[in-house]
Amino acid sequence: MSSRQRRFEVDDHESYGRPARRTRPRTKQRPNYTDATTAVVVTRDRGRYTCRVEAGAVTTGDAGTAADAGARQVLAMRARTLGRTSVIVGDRVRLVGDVSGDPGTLARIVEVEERATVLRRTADDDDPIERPIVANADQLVIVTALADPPPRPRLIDRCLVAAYDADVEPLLCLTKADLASPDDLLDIYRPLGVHSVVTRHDEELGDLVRERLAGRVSVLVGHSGVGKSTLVNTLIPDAHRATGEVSDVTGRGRHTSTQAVMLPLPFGGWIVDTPGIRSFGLAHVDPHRLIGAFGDLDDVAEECPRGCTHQRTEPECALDDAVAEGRLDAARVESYRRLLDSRELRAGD
Ligand SMILES: Nc1nc2c(ncn2[C@@H]2O[C@H](COP(=O)(O)OP(=O)(O)OP(=O)(O)O)[C@@H](O)[C@H]2O)c(=O)[nH]1
Ligand SMILES: [Zn+2]
Repeated sequence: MSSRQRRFEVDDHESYGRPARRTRPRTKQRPNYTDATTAVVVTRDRGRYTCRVEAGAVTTGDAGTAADAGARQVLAMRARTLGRTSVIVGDRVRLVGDVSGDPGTLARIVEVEERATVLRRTADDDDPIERPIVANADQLVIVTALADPPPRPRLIDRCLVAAYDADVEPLLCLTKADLASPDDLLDIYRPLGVHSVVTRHDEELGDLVRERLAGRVSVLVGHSGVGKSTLVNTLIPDAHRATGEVSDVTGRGRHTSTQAVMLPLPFGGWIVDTPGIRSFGLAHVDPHRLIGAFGDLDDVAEECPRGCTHQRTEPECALDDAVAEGRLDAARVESYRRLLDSRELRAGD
């Protein structure tokens, strides 16, 4: 399948095969899609989707509207009527069939709600196709160790660009603060106004971490060994994410799974752990869209000549005038330009 076709497959929200209004009497052989239970896709594995039905999720049908009693996980497959619509972690879906979640049962996903946001996976040398990985995320948590492994600002920049491009708010999570000071890194990201939290495993998690995560869908991204699993286990004590398993000969680690998993937080909201995702392909990022994430720069850029990319090499970029006139902070413009440049680096840099 060409990448063009695949883009169509993942982006097409028009062809959901939304169920038509019922025009004939319903029979057992012809289930009606309005008789469905709402759920969230929390993980997928070879064509099987684990969906979480919340306590109080509404099931509508001929018998009226009923609220479910307790949260449960329901295994489901895609209904054939979904056609080419993709289903990814974070999708809000409607289920029919056996939605009891009992062992051995399999429900069907008949509808996928339009996605508010889509984060896409790295397009790298091994996998040139960008695939959507998480739907409806509000926040991208860029987990970076302050030491062991050392921080890689260029990688952070790439993640920031991916977040701004997807309209997902970034949060810098600096771990292992017992090993090194966060000050230098915080200085680098302060001009961009990126929110940050600092953690260390030998101290209680600060309230700020929970505050930033509560009630939102946060996707964790970070290289192996930065302390993601440690963080998830602290936030969700019964998550039991494998920690500290140093890579085997394949370099991938014994417990490394490539599937994103969405976990409910005990204080509300969700964490999406993405073990296989380390960075993002940025080839698709449009510089004119990126500046939209920085309102003050965007306002000034209206004075730029048509087609200005706002890079350092642009001779008449209004951002330079604004800095010279003291209307914009030079460090902020410089940081924004560094982000622009990071689009041209390889995904693994
Ligand atoms: N010194 C120090 N070590 C930490 C901290 N947090 C985690 N570690 C250690 O760092 C190692 C890696 O932590 P993990 O939580 O497994 O890291 P991960 O990002 O989940 O790594 P993968 O599972 O490979 O993706 C483990 O040995 C942890 O004990 C911290 O705050 N300080
Ligand atoms: Zn410009």
